[in-house]
Amino acid sequence: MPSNQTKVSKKIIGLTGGIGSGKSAVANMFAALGIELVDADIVAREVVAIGSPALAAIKQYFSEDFLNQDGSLNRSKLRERVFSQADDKLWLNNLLHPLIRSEILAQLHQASSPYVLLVAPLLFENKLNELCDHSVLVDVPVATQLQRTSTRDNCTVELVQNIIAAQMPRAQKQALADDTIDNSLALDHTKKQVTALHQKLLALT
Ligand SMILES: CC(C)(COP(=O)(O)OP(=O)(O)OC[C@H]1O[C@@H](n2cnc3c(N)ncnc32)[C@H](O)[C@@H]1O)[C@@H](O)C(=O)NCCC(=O)NCCS
Ligand SMILES: Nc1ncnc2c1ncn2[C@@H]1O[C@H](COP(=O)(O)OP(=O)(O)OP(=O)(O)O)[C@@H](O)[C@H]1O
Repeated sequence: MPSNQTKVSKKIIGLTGGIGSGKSAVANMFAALGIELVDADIVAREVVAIGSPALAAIKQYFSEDFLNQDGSLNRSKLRERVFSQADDKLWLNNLLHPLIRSEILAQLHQASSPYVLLVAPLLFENKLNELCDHSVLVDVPVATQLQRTSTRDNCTVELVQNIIAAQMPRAQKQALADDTIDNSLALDHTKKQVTALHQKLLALT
């Protein structure tokens, strides 16, 4: 079996949470503790890099209007489109998700810290949790997701609502996760939870 299809032997901890829940903020705290990260959002950018077959397929399906002048993907234009047109989102997901999964596996194989964190907004939706030994949810109320994301991305609350509607509901993720980090308060409150969870995860390895 090719190495990118085999289960990874080191402990994989899945870190998930809806858009704007604070996955990147929490992941950076684990990185500061020496834990290596594989980030599905970064992988999703790598698989559509200039010159990639996936970018050529997107250009053919959506038209060259969805590329920037330098030939890179116009992400905000594609985001507006796929989160208002369900069939186009399905097409994009079908193209990208197998590529993202395969690249995630390749990167997980290369990690060497005591455990590795797989940061993925769609961990449960795309069954990436099956690659993991343990899952952690970064949890905030939906109102906080809406407020933080629309401020960060300077986009409308309606667009963020559409993206949230395309993700698994909060209660379902709470039920599936092995551990939860509450990121609704100040970051120092979050940091204390990360420090305690890191000790627990080290004990699992
Ligand atoms: C539509 C795209 C081009 C918009 O790019 P943009 O730079 O604006 O957003 P970015 O990639 O940083 O994603 C931001 C957040 O949107 C949410 N999101 C992204 N894609 C999806 C999706 N297909 N379904 C539900 N939520 C999604 C996630 O919470 C993610 O963290 C991009 O999100 C994309 O290529 N999505 C398809 C790939 C995918 O599913 N990525 C998620 C990682 S598995
Ligand atoms: N505890 C907090 N208090 C205040 N602001 C926060 C907190 N945690 C994160 N933020 C801010 O909220 C926004 C969303 O956080 P972050 O980018 O880490 O979320 P994310 O889950 O990685 O988002 P995405 O799913 O879009 O990739 C950012 O602007 C971040 O600086």
